[in-house]
Amino acid sequence: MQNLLSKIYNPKDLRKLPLEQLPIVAKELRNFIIDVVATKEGHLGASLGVVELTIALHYVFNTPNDLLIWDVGHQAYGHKILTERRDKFDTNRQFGGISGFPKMSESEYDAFGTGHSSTSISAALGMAIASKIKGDVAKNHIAVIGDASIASGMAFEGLNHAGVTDANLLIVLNDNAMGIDPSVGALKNYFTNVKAGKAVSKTNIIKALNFNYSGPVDGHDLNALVKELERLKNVKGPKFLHIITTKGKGLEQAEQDQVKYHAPGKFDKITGEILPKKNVIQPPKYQDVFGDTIVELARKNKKIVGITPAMPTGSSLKYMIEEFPDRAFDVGIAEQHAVTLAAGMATQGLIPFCNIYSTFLQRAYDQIIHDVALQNLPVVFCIDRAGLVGEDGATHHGVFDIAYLRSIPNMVIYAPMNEIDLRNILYTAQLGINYPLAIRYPRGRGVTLNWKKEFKKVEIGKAKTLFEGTKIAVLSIGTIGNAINSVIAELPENEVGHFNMKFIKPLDEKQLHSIFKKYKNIVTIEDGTIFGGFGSSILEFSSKHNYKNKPIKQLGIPDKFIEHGEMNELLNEVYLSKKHIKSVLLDILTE
Ligand SMILES: Cc1ncc(C[n+]2csc(CCOP(=O)(O)OP(=O)(O)O)c2C)c(N)n1
Ligand SMILES: CC(=O)[C@@H](O)[C@H](O)COP(=O)(O)O
Ligand SMILES: [Mg+2]
Repeated sequence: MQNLLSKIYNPKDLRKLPLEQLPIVAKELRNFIIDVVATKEGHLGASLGVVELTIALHYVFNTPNDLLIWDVGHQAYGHKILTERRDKFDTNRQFGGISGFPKMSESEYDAFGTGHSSTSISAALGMAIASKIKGDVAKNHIAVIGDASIASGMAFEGLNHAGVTDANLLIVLNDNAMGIDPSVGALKNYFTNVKAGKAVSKTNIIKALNFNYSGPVDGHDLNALVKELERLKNVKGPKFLHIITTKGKGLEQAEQDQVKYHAPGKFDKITGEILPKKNVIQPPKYQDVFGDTIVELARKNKKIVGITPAMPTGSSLKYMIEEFPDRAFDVGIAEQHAVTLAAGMATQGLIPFCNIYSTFLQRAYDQIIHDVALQNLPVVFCIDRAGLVGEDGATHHGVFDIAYLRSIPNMVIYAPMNEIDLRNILYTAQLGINYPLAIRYPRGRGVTLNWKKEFKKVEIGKAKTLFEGTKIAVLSIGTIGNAINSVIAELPENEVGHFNMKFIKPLDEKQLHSIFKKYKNIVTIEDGTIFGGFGSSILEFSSKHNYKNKPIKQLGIPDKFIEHGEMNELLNEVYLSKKHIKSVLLDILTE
């Protein structure tokens, strides 16, 4: 065992090694990633697939002076380990530890922060143009982008611009024919044909866009990669290198089951087997309540269609795709398209359930306003991963959706408190609505074992009194209401009332008037941003109706980006833990 990796603090050390030793570094780097991710969890398959590319890029280019951008960034573990973070890598994604994604504030080697896909080409082009303006003509600018991410509109906007510049830009397409799930779409078919060498020389899309195209190159062949990158380093203008890799390379199970090993959780580093979870019956994941219920409803209602932008497994829309392949669509990483596609379907009388993670829906904001809400189209937005999401951190927390949706006219916004609420609102949506409806629910599991009850229609805009009290009215929305219930159970009896407002918009004004007339103190609690969120809507209500001397205390996500960590650590950090909620309520009771 040579143990070369331990001698590499940063790429300067790597560059001192002879080319023949790089495969040894690759082996050690791969083992290092497997060792740590096996116990600390995280994104595995993507990083294993780019081990050789990572080494070759840092070997050939003069990072950090040359600027290297990792699209999405979930494949950058090898990059982090080779760039001064090997000793910290066991803190990856943990509270207070390094981020699971590249982050400018973390390292000078992270030229641009990523997490959401398809930004790398625009960012690298921006840097390349800046270098030209500054007269730094020798600087290289490299974007590494996956085959699923390059199919996104934003990546194409970057290609379209780059092709008419003389920017010193290298785009490396890491083609493994996979996103999280298998890649989809005509572009995927095109790349498959390129790889098979089928009649593409005359019609190469990338060449047609004015790039100096090379490839496909075996992305696990270090000699070939280094040779080609050395050549491209001396080619001026926009360049495009197409490499072929295997997601999960080097761990048999990860190569075989690439979807599961995208982010497998804990696994045995020797056998590669995913460690079994405790054998206890648990409530379902909210994503599965959605996935299961939409299939149940679609069996009876032929107007239902489902849409996911590249998250069929994560959203559980895959159940509908499996049973109704003609009515459920994975459209690739294309949130904007997904929303306007849903709008188009809605104009023709279909009932589209457009399932997008809260954080990724941010990308389709104009489509929500301009294509859906302005035309008052009945699109059902199923907004998964709403609220804090844990270890993915600041790029992925779904904490803005309440604030960014609440200001849009026509929009109805609902947050189920449990699985049964989620089922019932999905049922209600397909009975027929004449407005856009947003349903937001969190990552992870619910609270109910016996959740497949008979459907009940939800009354739009109606809150639910969970229990009355005498001194404080707690107004909550969504699943955080369950934690609040258990906190109130520990407080003096009958003093704190709890109202599950259910609808962020429209508010149940009748219920609010009766609450404001009865209670002296109001506390709002939500898992979204305090600024512009649900609590703000209660303040607006209070101000509009001139309720005086009613202190309203708002609990929610403060005005800062929340980093990564376990959910309980993050809830503590934002003062939304049960302990903190209890102390806020006790303080008011003892005032
Ligand atoms: C805008 C956006 N939508 C969805 C995602 C979720 N997501 C993360 S990785 C990924 C697949 C990326 O595939 P590819 O670019 O081919 O990289 P690979 O994992 O194959 O290396 C998806 C859909 C995201 N990060 N950003
Ligand atoms: C990198 C990325 O964006 C996804 O892999 C994301 O981490 C998935 O999140 P979930 O684990 O919540 O599905
Ligand atoms: Mg891919």
